[in-house]
Amino acid sequence: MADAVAGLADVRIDYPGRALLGPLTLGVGPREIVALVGASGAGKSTALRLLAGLEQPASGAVTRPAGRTGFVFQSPTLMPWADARTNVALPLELSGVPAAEARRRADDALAAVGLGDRTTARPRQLSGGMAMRVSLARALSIQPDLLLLDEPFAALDSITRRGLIEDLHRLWAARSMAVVFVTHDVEEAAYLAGRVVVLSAADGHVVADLPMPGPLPRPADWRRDPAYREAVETVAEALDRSMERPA
Ligand SMILES: Nc1ncnc2c1ncn2[C@@H]1O[C@H](COP(=O)(O)OP(=O)(O)OP(=O)(O)O)[C@@H](O)[C@H]1O
Repeated sequence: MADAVAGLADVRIDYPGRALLGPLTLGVGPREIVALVGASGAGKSTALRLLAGLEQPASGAVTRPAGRTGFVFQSPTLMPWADARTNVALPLELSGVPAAEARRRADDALAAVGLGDRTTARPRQLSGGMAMRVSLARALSIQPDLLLLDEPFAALDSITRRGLIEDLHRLWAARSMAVVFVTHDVEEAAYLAGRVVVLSAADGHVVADLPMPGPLPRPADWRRDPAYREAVETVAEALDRSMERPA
């Protein structure tokens, strides 16, 4: 894990009333996009919280990025009373960025996610996809080295999801950041990521660590490419194996 931006080494988590999770070892290299998949309860969100420093392991070592970490949750978690610009700018201001600079960075981040003309819209005036774009802009506005996304598109329709994945690839390509993305969706994982890590349902250890073929961002028609279809099958098989309970 020498050149990893962030990582977990032999990490175990001891939640009350639950068998110990782990050991989990996961390194995230510079500019890597890693998808974490696994059954519900496998420990995917826990792995993100450990990488974000929001939780401490019972044992093992956590390497945090040298710079900032952005976090995008399943729900956009916007302040309903504030417009899109304020939703992005306020956390920056609270972290010490002067107000005018925070507004400028918020407008830049909103423009980068295609919402340059919606800066004064309130969350209730935005579609689900737009609200998620505001949430993405908020995470990107801090210029993270590591962007963590916990099933961010799960509540959206498939066309909106596909659009957001293309956006995420475009935003990633323009920046120097690593991405860790939690999803239940095998096709989404294989399309989005350069590497898919499958966690076991039983204790959250790594069942498979699979490099995904093809360039990132994906070329047009990649979803029909036999190499992609094969990668989806490989992830699906690993996910099936991840459900097996130890004898
Ligand atoms: N704060 C906590 N206290 C006790 N148990 C917890 C806590 N957080 C998570 N757990 C348990 O740890 C396990 C892993 O949870 P986690 O949320 O990381 O899984 P997940 O793979 O993200 O699941 P999902 O796909 O359903 O979001 C689950 O069994 C969960 O109930």
